[in-house]
Amino acid sequence: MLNILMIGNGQCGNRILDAVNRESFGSKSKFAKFYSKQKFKSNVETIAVNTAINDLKEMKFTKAKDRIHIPHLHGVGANRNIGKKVFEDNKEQIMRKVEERGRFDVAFVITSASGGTGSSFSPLLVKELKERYDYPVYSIVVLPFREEGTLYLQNAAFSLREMRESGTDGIILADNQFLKQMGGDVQSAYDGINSMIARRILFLIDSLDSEMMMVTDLGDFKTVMSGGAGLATVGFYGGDDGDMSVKTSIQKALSPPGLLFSTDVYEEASRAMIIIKGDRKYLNIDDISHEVEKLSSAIGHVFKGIIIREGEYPQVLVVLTLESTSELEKMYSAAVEAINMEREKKSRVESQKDMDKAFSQIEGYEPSY
Ligand SMILES: Nc1nc2c(ncn2[C@@H]2O[C@H](COP(=O)(O)OP(=O)(O)OP(=O)(O)O)[C@@H](O)[C@H]2O)c(=O)[nH]1
Repeated sequence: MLNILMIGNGQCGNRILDAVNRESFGSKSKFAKFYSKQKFKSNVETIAVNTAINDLKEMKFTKAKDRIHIPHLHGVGANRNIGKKVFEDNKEQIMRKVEERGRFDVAFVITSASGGTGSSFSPLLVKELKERYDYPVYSIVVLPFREEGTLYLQNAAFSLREMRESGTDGIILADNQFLKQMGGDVQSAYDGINSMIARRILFLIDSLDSEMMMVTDLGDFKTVMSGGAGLATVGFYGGDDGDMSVKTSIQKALSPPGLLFSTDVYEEASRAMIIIKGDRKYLNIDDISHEVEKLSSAIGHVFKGIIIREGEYPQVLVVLTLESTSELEKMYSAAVEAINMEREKKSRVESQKDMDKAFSQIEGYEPSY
């Protein structure tokens, strides 16, 4: 049995963690957390951290003891310099909570790249975890909608770089911009994206701790995640409304609607792990081998795991590390433009000392009516 730690930082991290708990308690009822047992075979401990109390209160499926409030007004307002300072001032409190939970085999830290709290806490937290413990720590980082503005874009660029330098064992990217194809209003888009991410995490955890027909385990996952440029994404397809064909399911898990981040897997991936679950009668070995070979001949090594689940349609999860990513290059160019725009604005504001001159003209005067 694996001991797994999952920490969600900031509003986005909290909400995804809550979606993980909702899926894992297997009930849409908010009371499920009080009386049901998690669906996990593994021992999964969840911790939500936030500076904004309202974001923590909003969580419906995460126990109160799993929520840590670090008081700082109502969040840090997308200011990462403040966020980093608040983390340093409260680091020991957070690390004590982690220590109390015992020993782990693996940890996941979930955050958005672009807000203030999560994006500044997470790289520092990963660094602390890596210094104090010897288990692998993976980060799940959500990129912003590109139209959310200059501050979020520059935050995303810097926090992702800091995350790579934090000592994390790999970064799994999910991109709001790419996933917005789900449509609907913002709240339902968030809910949809969060559920997509949560389901993939749960499937991964479940399979790392399963007895498979063909085995992939935590060791294989580590090897996959250590490949490429330290960045990865995850694809998934299948389930009740999926397809009976395992071939189609693998292809769909590898195609844009199945992925959390925009990439051409045959061009940009570096290593992969494919986990296939379902009833024996759907899992045609020739079809599986054909699809896996197609991928491995394009990218190199592909680990393969098969889990037999009676009566279930095929479900396919793919973890892919990326060698390069044209989408991130585009995001970084946009971030540079955003930084320049903010700089120009700042220097314009400074040159608006003229405004002071204008005000000084009425010095000593009172309105006269
Ligand atoms: N996928 C997804 N993205 C979200 C969600 N909530 C916020 N975001 C994204 O997260 C980014 C903002 O980060 P937050 O997590 O809200 O910020 P925070 O870490 O709480 O930091 P502050 O509020 O600035 O203290 C934006 O790019 C949002 O689009 C969510 O529930 N799901």
